[in-house]
Amino acid sequence: MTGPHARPPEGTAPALGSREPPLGPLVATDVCYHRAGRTLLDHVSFLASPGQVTAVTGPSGSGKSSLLALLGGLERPDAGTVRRHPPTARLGFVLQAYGLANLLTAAENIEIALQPHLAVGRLTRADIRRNTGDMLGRVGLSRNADHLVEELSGGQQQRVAIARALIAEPDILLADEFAAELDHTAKQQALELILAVARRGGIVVIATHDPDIAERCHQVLHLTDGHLHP
Ligand SMILES: Nc1ncnc2c1ncn2[C@@H]1O[C@H](COP(=O)(O)OP(=O)(O)OP(=O)(O)O)[C@@H](O)[C@H]1O
Repeated sequence: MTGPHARPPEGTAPALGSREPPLGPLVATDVCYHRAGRTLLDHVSFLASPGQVTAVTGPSGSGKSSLLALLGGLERPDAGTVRRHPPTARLGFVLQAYGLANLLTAAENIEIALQPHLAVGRLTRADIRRNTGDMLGRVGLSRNADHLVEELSGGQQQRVAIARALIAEPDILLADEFAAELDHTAKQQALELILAVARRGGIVVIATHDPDIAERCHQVLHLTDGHLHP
């Protein structure tokens, strides 16, 4: 199968169109972030290059989720800068709390991520159904396509969240504890899919407590009380 609706072999160019202009590094410079009178991130600087997977590790409450939120533009730094090149780079999020719509099915939650492509005529409804079915298979949820999210286990919901982030072929994927509720097999399966984003030239930043995941990353950064250590 060829064309924009084909299942792209892992590590090949994205099917939803190539990046123009090409993806540059994700750069945080001297980022400071304060909430409720506390400093959550203190002069954090780092660079993630296309093709690279970065793990951000650190104890609970050290600021990992806050950093991902800033990298993805969900929050703004109080000082310092976060630069994505180009600013239009496609972002994908796997949020710690999943952020799924409980009263929609697994498939419908994933399809949402492709709606912008329907709006501009890049994909048809049939393409979206096919791509979603394919992605459900990749995360091991083929039999759960029509289940409401509220009927799924925590691990199944986590896989829906991963599928939703991946299906839109993000240039920059920010994944927060994406394997927290996954068993060993599902974790390995999800990790391979996430690493494939970088193999296709994307940037991946993962917040994780899991040493198995960190050891597969190109760069491991440690956060302690909002301070970043290489
Ligand atoms: N909006 C907010 N207002 C006040 N405090 C906040 C806010 N968001 C996060 N915090 C606090 O900032 C600190 C860092 O939180 P964050 O979620 O970034 O840590 P984390 O390293 O991701 O933790 P975990 O591993 O438990 O997910 C925590 O002490 C948290 O309570």
